[in-house]
Amino acid sequence: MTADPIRIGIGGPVGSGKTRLVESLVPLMRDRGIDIAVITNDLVTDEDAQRVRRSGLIDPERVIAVETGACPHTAIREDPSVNLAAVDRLAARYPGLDVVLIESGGDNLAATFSSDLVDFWVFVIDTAAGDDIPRKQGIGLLQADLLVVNKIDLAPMVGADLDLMRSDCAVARPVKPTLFTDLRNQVGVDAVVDQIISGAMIPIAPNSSAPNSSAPNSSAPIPAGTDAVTV
Ligand SMILES: Nc1nc2c(ncn2[C@@H]2O[C@H](COP(=O)(O)OP(=O)(O)OP(=O)(O)O)[C@@H](O)[C@H]2O)c(=O)[nH]1
Repeated sequence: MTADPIRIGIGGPVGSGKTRLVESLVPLMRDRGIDIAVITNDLVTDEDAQRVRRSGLIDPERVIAVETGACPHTAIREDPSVNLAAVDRLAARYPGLDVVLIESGGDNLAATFSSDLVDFWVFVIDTAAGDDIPRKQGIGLLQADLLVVNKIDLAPMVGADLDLMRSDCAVARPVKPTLFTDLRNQVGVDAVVDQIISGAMIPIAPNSSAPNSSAPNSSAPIPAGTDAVTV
């Protein structure tokens, strides 16, 4: 549909739910007629890419792994060239590609994406890491186009005060949106899709209910670590 795919970054601290968000977005965006591919960044493995490939949610060949080495944010901020090359490979391989989701390796609250790499980016934190995170106002939380506060199902178990998190997010991000999710049970994901589509201005085909070619081919073998590139 688009000439160049729109690039959506997904960053945030280790274990906050970035890969789970990718796994949630892929089928929902595809159901809206969006032709989609995924790039994952991991330190020294292609673990997240293999997980997304194995999920059965997307043609495994549409998932490229970038191994970033020591520092995850180098590959998404200082020198995103390897990720940009991966986007180019996907765009050449799939001429109708609309969107590439680029998942960062798990990092800290200061992680941000270069505007050379992404058109729109999402920062994912989770309630289990502490309800004071929004009050601490890390740069990723402040600057992301969309903040997702995940694992709201765990809030009662860890004593996290969701109302406090909501009000602290509103102070930290008076204009930019914040959404609360339980990705384990797919709570709040539709709102995230809506926000990404409108915020990143992703064009939607009028008749977009039918799955498109980014759907998995169940007969396709899962490539064993192919397409892994290293920064
Ligand atoms: N209870 C609960 N668990 C969740 C939720 N979202 C993700 N998880 C779990 O949290 C763990 C980490 O999720 P991931 O999606 O792997 O997190 P990540 O941010 O990609 O992690 P790294 O890639 O290691 O930085 C997994 O065991 C998920 O199943 C949620 O909303 N609720």
